[in-house]
Amino acid sequence: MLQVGQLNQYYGSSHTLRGVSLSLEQGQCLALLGRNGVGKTTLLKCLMGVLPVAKGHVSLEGCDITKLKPHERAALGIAYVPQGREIFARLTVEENLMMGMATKSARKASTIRDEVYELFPVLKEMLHRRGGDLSGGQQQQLAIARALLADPKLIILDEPTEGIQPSIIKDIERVIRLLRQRGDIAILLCEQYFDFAHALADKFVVLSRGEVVASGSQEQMDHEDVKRHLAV
Ligand SMILES: Nc1ncnc2c1ncn2[C@@H]1O[C@H](COP(=O)(O)OP(=O)(O)OP(=O)(O)O)[C@@H](O)[C@H]1O
Repeated sequence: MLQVGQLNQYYGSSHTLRGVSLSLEQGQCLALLGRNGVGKTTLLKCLMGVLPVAKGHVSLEGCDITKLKPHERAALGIAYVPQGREIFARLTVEENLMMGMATKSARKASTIRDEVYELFPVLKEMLHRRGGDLSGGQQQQLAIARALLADPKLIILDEPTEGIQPSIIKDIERVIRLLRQRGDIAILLCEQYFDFAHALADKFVVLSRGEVVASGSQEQMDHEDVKRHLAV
């Protein structure tokens, strides 16, 4: 459903992505791995249309979206949970969630909302708290929940475990596993934490200095080889 072909991106004269290609099918989880600064976030921003690409193409369900704006990609079913979460700190949890449903009819929205409360019961308890008053882990859950409320075909998660306490990492892992089992959504999971990615991914791509240096199925995800690429 997602095809990325020979993507190149520059920040000024710095060549940040060098011919990156990958593909992802509905119901699959792809782990995008690599150490700090190799271009993972840049790639995700290019997929969401937040950054332009210099060369290459991105297609979703056979439709070329390379030149589309972020809101057009969102309307086609891509949801993006950025690194740092970017929730609205002054809005309540409920208002943050409603932002994710801006395009839904009231009836559909309430059904989706029930599903999200099942996935993240803690959010139901905190509906009237301000987003900025939640812990980092709860904010991450809120950001994922808000993205899911748009009912996406593809969800892009940029380092959801970064700075999060282990008990909430387990909750997030459980949610990603449930989404994968549902089979109607593709998951692009950017991670530095090998064990988390290994437990969830069907396939993986490792980036180093803007290039794909390893890729394959979960079974081919050789611990030592991949960890070598992740080690500082
Ligand atoms: N707006 C920008 N302008 C110029 N260079 C940038 C910009 N954003 C990122 N870079 C550089 O591009 C390279 C790739 O950055 P990117 O954030 O994509 O890496 P990353 O793999 O996501 O790392 P991290 O895990 O730290 O987020 C880095 O060298 C970074 O310093």
